[in-house]
Amino acid sequence: MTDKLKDAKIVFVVGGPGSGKGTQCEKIVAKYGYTHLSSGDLLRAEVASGSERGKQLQAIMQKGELVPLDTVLDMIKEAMIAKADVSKGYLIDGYPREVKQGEEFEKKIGAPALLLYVDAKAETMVKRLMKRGETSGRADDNEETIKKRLDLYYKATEPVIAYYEKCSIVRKVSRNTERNMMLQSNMTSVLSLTP
Ligand SMILES: Nc1nc2c(ncn2[C@@H]2O[C@H](COP(=O)(O)OP(=O)(O)OP(=O)(O)O)[C@@H](O)[C@H]2O)c(=O)[nH]1
Ligand SMILES: O=c1ccn([C@@H]2O[C@H](COP(=O)(O)OP(=O)(O)O)[C@@H](O)[C@H]2O)c(=O)[nH]1
Ligand SMILES: [Mg+2]
Repeated sequence: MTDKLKDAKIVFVVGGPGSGKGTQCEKIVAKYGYTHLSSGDLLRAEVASGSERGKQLQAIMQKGELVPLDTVLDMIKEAMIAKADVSKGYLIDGYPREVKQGEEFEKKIGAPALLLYVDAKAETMVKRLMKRGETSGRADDNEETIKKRLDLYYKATEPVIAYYEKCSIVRKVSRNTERNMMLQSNMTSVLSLTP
């Protein structure tokens, strides 16, 4: 446990590729001033830096596989500490990807107060990612890698939701329709809930 992060309010944001995790996080930041940390964005920043480690990460991400657990956890922890003095709480977007990642996070940083589950149908996710791929420049927004990311999501990440349901901290936001009402009401109850 890190002292600086001892009382940090942590919200895990979990959902399939393209479910809208990043989009929902932006809304929460605008409304509640939480610090948004996307594990995928942190990894992409490392790739963009051109470092040796970045090159290794790029190869893994291009295939839609998971990078080593310690790498991403260290990056998240570092980014959290950098914001510790100004942060009201953290949205950890795209993490944990598997139950083991959640366990390690709890050991090294702390327990989440909530898990926000961004739910969307596979068909919706694929459609959105293919569209995003037209302009995103992301090496993994292509048909083949999207399929792998989806498979891995259902196999490794969905069990994370069941795992945290046991301690009743899961709140679901459905992104299968264009209605925003669900988001608003869910979000208010989610973020006003004390740990
Ligand atoms: N129509 C529609 N599109 C959305 C919605 N939410 C997100 N999108 C779009 O779907 C795409 C994926 O959204 P992101 O917020 O990037 O999804 P993500 O879950 O962060 O995806 P990854 O970064 O791949 O993990 C983007 O192009 C968004 O603009 C929504 O509620 N409705
Ligand atoms: O904790 C993480 C987060 C991301 N990734 C890698 O980064 C990619 C993109 O992740 P992001 O969350 O940006 O997108 P998603 O796959 O959810 O669409 C994934 O496919 C993985 O290769 C990873 O290995 N561990
Ligand atoms: Mg994202």
